[in-house]
Amino acid sequence: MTQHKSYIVGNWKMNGTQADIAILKAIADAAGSDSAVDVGICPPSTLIAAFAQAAGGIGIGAQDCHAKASGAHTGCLSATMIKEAGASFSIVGHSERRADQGESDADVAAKAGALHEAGMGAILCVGETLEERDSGNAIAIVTGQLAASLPASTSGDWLSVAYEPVWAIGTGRVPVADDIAAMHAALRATLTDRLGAAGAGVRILYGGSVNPGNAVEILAIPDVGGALVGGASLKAETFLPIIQAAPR
Ligand SMILES: O=C[C@H](O)COP(=O)(O)O
Repeated sequence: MTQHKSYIVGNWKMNGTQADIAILKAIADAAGSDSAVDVGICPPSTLIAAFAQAAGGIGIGAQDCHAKASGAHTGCLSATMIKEAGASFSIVGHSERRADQGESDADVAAKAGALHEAGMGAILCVGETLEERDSGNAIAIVTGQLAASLPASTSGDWLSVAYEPVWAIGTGRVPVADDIAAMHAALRATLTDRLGAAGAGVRILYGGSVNPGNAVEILAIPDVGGALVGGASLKAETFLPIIQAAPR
């Protein structure tokens, strides 16, 4: 496995207004020059441009993009549009979009491909529901989801994967370390199977109820290359300790 810097990314989901640029600035002041960790924040699209202006060393990303470059898709934004606004990457396939907007694995693959085409990074999310975990088939289900959500492109440097068990998101529940390690190992095998040597360089993040109290333990699990953080990324006082917990 190729070693990379840890990657800690905040997903603000549908939270944040112009007044919250002060939070980004506090995070950037404290962690923007931390050369040992890559830090990103994905604000709502309305804040991408303002956040990109104030980001310091923090990478600014979007939470989604459309697969097409332009056209009659009311309310949607293309990869080149979010790039022009200041995003250097985007989340795709978050379970909230898979559930709320009915996005399929094929939709996610097309969106990831559009980001790659636009010269941007992607954080591709996968994860099982509680029912799927309880069925005992979580690894087969999630690796299948990843295989079907990967675009045809074979280079890996633009891609990260986030393993987010749906039942761990916003619940305070986290899988035991052995289960996270087993899932990340299986996802790594899927990546190298599909991408060859490039698959070894893809960072696999964990997401789901990461907080200052559990970040050290989670980030020390084998092949956890970082974290995708929701609620705890909304305030500097909870996001900064997670950044500081990253192995270096
Ligand atoms: O994208 C982030 C995840 O959905 C995790 O959210 P959470 O940290 O609030 O559980």
